[in-house]
Amino acid sequence: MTEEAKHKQTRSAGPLTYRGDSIPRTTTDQRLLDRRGPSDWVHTDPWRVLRIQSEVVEGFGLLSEMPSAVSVFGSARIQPGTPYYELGVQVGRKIAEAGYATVTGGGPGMMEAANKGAQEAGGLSVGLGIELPFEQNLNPYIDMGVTFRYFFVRKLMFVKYSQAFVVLPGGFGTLDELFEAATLVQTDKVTRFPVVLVGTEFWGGLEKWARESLLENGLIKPGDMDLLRMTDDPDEVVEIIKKAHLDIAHRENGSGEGAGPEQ
Ligand SMILES: C/C(=C\CNc1ncnc2c1ncn2[C@@H]1O[C@H](COP(=O)(O)O)[C@@H](O)[C@H]1O)CO
Repeated sequence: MTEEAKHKQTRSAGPLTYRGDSIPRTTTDQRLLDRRGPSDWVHTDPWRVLRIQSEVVEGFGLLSEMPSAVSVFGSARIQPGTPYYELGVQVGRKIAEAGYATVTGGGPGMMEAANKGAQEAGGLSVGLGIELPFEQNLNPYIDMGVTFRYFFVRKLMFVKYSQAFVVLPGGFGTLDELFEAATLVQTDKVTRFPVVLVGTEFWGGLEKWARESLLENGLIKPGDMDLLRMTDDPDEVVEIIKKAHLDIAHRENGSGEGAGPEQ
């Protein structure tokens, strides 16, 4: 082939057009079907992006038809039979009786307690599990469970598919979830979202520290403290959520219409 003819040759590959010497020797289909090379590419970032995307798509698909829901966070380590575990059961029960689905991280401890209360009260009990380096199954009180690979995708699901956060006593994981929720509300990223801390003795120290250190140093503004409500009473947890949803509905459409769970 003459140099001139070679330069006139063209190949389209999806949105790309190749000409002359740039034309690859093989087509995309040939590279897909013909060759079996090393598999390191499944551990590369472009591949991970696809996996993340599929996890988001799957999560949206599975959860988008869930009824109004409340996410409940709390320690993975608190044992059945303890007062905090019983408090978690009561909270799950009241959320279910109020007509909301109860969504937890699907693990043991306070997550299990809330799922147990919700299931025993006949509510929808949901677990958004997370793949961890050690073996772990979803707790046995879950009616609908999804296990995620990525913490941040799972967090998105909690926020997108629940209408309130309830935070029971817990450690780092729980604090992370609490402060993520507080930041989203503080920055108006979510606008219809009560956050309720359960356990005044447990959370009282944090509230005092926030007032004395954060507020007094001007690191948060006075109204920010009102974003977090605190109680010991499972009935009040639900009252706070229902009232917040009613207030939001009034703000948005001038009536209480659309507030609370679909019955
Ligand atoms: C440590 C143990 C199990 C861990 N299993 C978990 N399963 C599901 N979700 C979890 C788990 N651990 C943490 N989370 C999430 O963070 C919150 C609890 O964290 P904390 O540090 O225990 O407070 C919880 O709300 C979950 O969303 C032992 O069996």
